[in-house]
Amino acid sequence: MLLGAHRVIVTTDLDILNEVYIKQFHTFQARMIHPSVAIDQENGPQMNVFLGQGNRWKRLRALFAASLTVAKVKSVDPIMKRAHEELIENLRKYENGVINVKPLILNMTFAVISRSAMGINEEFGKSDFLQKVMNAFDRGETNVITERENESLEEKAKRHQDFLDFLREAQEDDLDTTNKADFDTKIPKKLTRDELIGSSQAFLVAGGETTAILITHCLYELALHPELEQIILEEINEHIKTPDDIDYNCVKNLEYLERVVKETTRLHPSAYLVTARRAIESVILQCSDGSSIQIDKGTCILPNIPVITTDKKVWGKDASEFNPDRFLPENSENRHPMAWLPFGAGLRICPGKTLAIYETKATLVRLLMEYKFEFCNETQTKEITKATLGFVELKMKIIPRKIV
Ligand code: HEM
Repeated sequence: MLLGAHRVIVTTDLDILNEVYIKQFHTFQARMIHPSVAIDQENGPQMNVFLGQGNRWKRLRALFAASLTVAKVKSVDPIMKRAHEELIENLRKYENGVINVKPLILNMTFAVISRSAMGINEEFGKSDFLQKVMNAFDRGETNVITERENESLEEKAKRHQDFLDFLREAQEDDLDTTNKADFDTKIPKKLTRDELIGSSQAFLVAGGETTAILITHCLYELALHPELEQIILEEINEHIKTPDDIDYNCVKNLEYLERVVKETTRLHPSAYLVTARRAIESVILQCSDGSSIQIDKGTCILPNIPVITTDKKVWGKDASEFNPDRFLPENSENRHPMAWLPFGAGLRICPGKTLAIYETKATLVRLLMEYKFEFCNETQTKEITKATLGFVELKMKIIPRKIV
């Protein structure tokens, strides 16, 4: 099929996908970029890890990933706690009533990502929040990066260190260039100022709405399956006594909740259009049935994720049912590695996966400790089709509970 200017092959063949994401990564390292983003993906000055390709991408990816290690994800805890408090404060006004949970959760994930990746201290839920955040990175002299550049060491030591600091530090650190052939020596090994802006914006654009959609879909599935919610409540009760205890280390222990989150991504894949990859040279791919297929340079391969994630041959006869235990290690070990791709796969897999799953789990813990979310007459299940798929709105009744 043709998608804009691109020739696209949409496939459910898991072996072809294994070739694209893993075995022939070099040929398929480039993304299918919307024609409106007409930029030079290797040499353009304004570039980010999502759009880049070739050596430029490798460098940006290494620096971006260095600011998202587990230790750095843990550092987001105080920012997330504050955003959770603000979310709960907003929900209190609607106790025992009906509320569209989607925009409130979006405000929360934007607050976390903009405060932690852009050093912005906007008030929770401002209607022009996103625009203001993007404007803060214009090339004027008063933007947040200039403020950081002019800050004294003493001032820096007094405030919380965030992802923007880590991205700036990644500029100062030497990259591991053990495999020198991987790096083009003509490209500077530190983030340029433009790239720093691009990387911070990538945090916001890639990490705000995606995580909000996942949290909303989890609330939806838990309202449909109160018996599973009960298992989660017991698990929370075992590991967490008060909201103050919610941090990376204790949330990591909530294994059932993690399976619920993974099962939610299976039945509600959201960002799958961005997984499409473009062949930078012609290549022959092996198919599952033993045949092969010629792919011409420029052709894109798009996995049909909604079909793959409900395929009975892959997931069993009950593929359409919500069953978190599919993700128990013993039930996952023989599954094809390309069967579950909510975060993509291979060297270009989503670098925010750990943060997204942690934030989703931590937010669910905070919300479920406080409230029961139920369907009501106003509940709608209409989804939108954009780059990401999520509810237009999700109206739910919120009932306070006296802890588990
Ligand atoms: C539930 C939340 C999220 C979902 C479902 C999601 C999904 C995805 C997917 C499907 C890709 C494409 C992967 C591929 O091509 O193989 C991707 C890439 C990316 N994601 Fe996420 N993502 C989420 C959250 C985040 C967060 C929180 C961040 C950052 C803080 C982030 C940053 C990125 C970046 C920078 C890329 C491009 C990576 C590259 O090209 O090397 N994402 N994401």
